[in-house]
Amino acid sequence: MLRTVITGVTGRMGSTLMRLARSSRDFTIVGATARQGSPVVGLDAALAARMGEPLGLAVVDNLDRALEAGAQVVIDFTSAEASVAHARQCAAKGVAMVIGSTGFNADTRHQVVECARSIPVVLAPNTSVGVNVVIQMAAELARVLGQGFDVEVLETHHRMKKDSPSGTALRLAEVLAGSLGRNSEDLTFARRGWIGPRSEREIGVQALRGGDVVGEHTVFFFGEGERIELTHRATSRDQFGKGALRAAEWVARQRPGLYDMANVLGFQRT
Ligand SMILES: NC(=O)C1=CN([C@@H]2O[C@H](COP(=O)(O)OP(=O)(O)OC[C@H]3O[C@@H](n4cnc5c(N)ncnc54)[C@H](OP(=O)(O)O)[C@@H]3O)[C@@H](O)[C@H]2O)C=CC1
Ligand SMILES: O=C(O)C1=N[C@H](C(=O)O)C[C@H](O)C1
Repeated sequence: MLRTVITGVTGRMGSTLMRLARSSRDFTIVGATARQGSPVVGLDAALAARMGEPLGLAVVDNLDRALEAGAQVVIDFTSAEASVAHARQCAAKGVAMVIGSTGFNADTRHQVVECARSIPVVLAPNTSVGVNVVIQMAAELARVLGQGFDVEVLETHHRMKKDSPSGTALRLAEVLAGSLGRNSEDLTFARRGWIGPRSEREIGVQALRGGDVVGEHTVFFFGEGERIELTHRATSRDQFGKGALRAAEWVARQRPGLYDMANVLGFQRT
């Protein structure tokens, strides 16, 4: 059984992970955290995560304390800033990590890369197996279709999502740019006003927000007289959670380094 700490257990993903890990024979939850000052600190972790039967484990507000019970892996879906702080704590204690948080910038990502010198870290904006298959397919489609198609990425998420565009949309755009020989300067995040004709190199990335949408991503390849749409729709957070548990089992056996879901799933880079 993998000795696991889950951070941010009151969150949409934290509570999903608590439920899935608890019901798996392969995991034992040895620590659960919430933000400093959260009213659930000190409460039973099952209660904090809105589950039934108590776990007999109190929520703590400091990851160092949660790691005291000999954790092998931390699964962290909180925020980029919190994940960086958690990664430093894990690096100091030699504990592997799965980070599902999004909203990283160059600096916060670099700090995770530094921590991954001493511990294995899976950093994945989307842990669903289905989305990662779509990312692979999008890269391959772009490579095969070549330059004659206008490529756009559209994502839709619930009204509570804080970062935009989604980490998955950014990953899709990066992968598409890689396949098409383009770079970050070719990504277009908004259009407004007298913008003139679309340039051939652009990769558009647009975001919608509303209601309780779990997460939807479409890559459009607009051609002359035809178009291809590649869509993934998540209707439950369980697929993110199951993918994260799979990543946790995998990362606990790895050497220090920075990995993503393509590594976990054994995909060849296209
Ligand atoms: N990789 C993937 O497949 C997926 C990634 N995500 C990403 O995961 C992250 C979380 O998403 P979601 O669960 O919807 O968001 P929520 O806001 O529901 O959950 C985040 C949780 O983290 C807690 N938190 C924040 N800072 C800390 C801290 N320093 N220590 C402990 N807990 C902390 C929050 O507490 P409080 O409420 O008190 O602030 C909250 O409980 C986002 O970045 C999201 O984009 C989401 C779904 C799938
Ligand atoms: O915040 C969310 O909810 C999600 N975030 C991830 C992202 O930013 O890509 C993944 C998923 O689509 C849900």
